Amino acid sequence: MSEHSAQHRPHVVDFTDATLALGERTLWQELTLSVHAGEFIAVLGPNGSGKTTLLRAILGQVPLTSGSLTLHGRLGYVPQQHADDSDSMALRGRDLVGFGVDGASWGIGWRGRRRRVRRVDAAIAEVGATAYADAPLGLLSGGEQQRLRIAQALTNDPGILLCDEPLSSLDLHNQRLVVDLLNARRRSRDTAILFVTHEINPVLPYVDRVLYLVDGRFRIGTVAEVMNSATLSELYGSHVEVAEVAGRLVVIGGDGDGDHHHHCDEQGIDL
Ligand SMILES: Nc1ncnc2c1ncn2[C@@H]1O[C@H](COP(=O)(O)OP(=O)(O)OP(=O)(O)O)[C@@H](O)[C@H]1O
Repeated sequence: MSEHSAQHRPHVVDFTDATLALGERTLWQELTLSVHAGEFIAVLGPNGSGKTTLLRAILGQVPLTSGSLTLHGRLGYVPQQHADDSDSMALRGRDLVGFGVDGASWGIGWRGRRRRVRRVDAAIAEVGATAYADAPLGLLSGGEQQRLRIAQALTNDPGILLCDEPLSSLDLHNQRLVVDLLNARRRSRDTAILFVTHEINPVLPYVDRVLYLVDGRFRIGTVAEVMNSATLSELYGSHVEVAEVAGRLVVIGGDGDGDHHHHCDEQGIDL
């Protein structure tokens, strides 16, 4: 983080004593968090801990149970990738990106359409997808599709990008491309990034802070503050071991969340 010196930057999102309960379950309680412009926050936690719901709360799709959430600026959203997204042969990459542009704000008629096309072209160029933007989505690789999804989120010129597991189903090469792309955007435009992920290692060099959710509890802090055995053991309420292996974090343990940690283990040693 350091060079970003986030504390002095404007806020893009403020949670104050925010609690979200769905039915009987409290996903998080009394969350106070200000996301600063240009900040990269990784949102971690086992399955069902409320990571996606946190993004949905920011998007205004789920109301808080109590507390407040204030947005300052526009949102960009890169949703979780679904296997059947790639079915489409009728939809071109360019069409997908165009969905991100709110037609009404560009006016109608030729001039409005031209501005809209320029906006879409600029977003496609920003993610390096110009060469394949006119191909049917169904013919594109997962990595290419993911870059177009990011382009869609950028058409709105967001102050914060909400990314829901944008690396899942990408190989290591494409993971790097996508992470570099997001990082370049925050460097060039001070766009904050809230990055939901099961696997911190691909983004580890860029993460300013971690928000770790477990079973209604959470910790917020730098990687060093949160990703250590003492803090995660306390958060999980069971023994968790965090080890650094060749610059990567390996998390072992965690209450009944074998998948998550198995995944971390795998990724921890395959590089
Ligand atoms: N509208 C809803 N009504 C009731 N329960 C819901 C609703 N939306 C989500 N949930 C539940 O809230 C919990 C948190 O879901 P969420 O998708 O936010 O978790 P997550 O941390 O993103 O999980 P994963 O890592 O599996 O994607 C889950 O148990 C889910 O079933």
